[in-house]
Amino acid sequence: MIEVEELRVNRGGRLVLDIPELHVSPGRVLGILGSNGAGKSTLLSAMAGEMRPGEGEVRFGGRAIQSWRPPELARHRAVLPQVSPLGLPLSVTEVVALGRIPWAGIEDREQHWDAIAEGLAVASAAHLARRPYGALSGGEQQRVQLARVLAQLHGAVPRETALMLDEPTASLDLPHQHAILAAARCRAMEGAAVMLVLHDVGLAARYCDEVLLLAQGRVVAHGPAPLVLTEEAISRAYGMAVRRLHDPQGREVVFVPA
Ligand SMILES: Nc1ncnc2c1ncn2[C@@H]1O[C@H](COP(=O)(O)OP(=O)(O)OP(=O)(O)O)[C@@H](O)[C@H]1O
Repeated sequence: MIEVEELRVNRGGRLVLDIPELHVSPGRVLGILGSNGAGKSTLLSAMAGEMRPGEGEVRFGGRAIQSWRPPELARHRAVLPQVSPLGLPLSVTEVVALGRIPWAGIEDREQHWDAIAEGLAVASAAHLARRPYGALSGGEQQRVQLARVLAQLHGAVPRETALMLDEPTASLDLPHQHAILAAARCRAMEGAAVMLVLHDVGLAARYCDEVLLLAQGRVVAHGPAPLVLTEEAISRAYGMAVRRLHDPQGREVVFVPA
């Protein structure tokens, strides 16, 4: 679905990302983890085709991502940015409807409203539909942005889509963190390639099939989540000695300072 080769990104005259190779397959959830400034958002942006890297290539669905026409790309991959500033006095429904702009002229009225209703329901935001977006709390706004992103992919063939979420749980309470990540996993079960930038290592252990661990723009470890989320790799990536605690089944994992 998405392939990255020899990707290098320079920002402010500095190499901030150097990824020799990365593949994200349909139906898989990739967690991208690492310390502040490690290059996680830059990688997501490059994989989304939002920026042209200095060197290397990103292929989406077998084609160079830069060769996709923007509306066509937007019907296949949706991105939740880390911050979603909105300077317009829109209602929640209007914000979610922004996700349907790439479908203008293709969808009928029923599909349009189905997509919005489904996005709002999955993001637990249906009860907010008539509220002004600007009057919502940070976590409520985050869920509405998620609804917009989910609505954007409604109607696409799941195996041809990618869902890219940059810190989707950042302002969410505990139940909503799990609800949103479970929804992302559901999309993967339907066939989508899912990428999650996360800071919570425990959530990554629970919801991601694979983890890419970055430090200073370089790969510290990449592979199946249980193999990557080790004390040694986490300590190296974050520059802090940690100890791994887990439940008897080894499913729930938490890292604490050693
Ligand atoms: N426009 C820019 N000009 C110069 N440097 C930049 C620019 N944008 C990002 N950078 C630098 O690129 C590096 C990677 O940034 P990026 O936002 O990808 O990090 P991140 O891993 O997502 O961090 P965080 O966890 O804090 O969100 C950082 O060192 C950042 O300062």
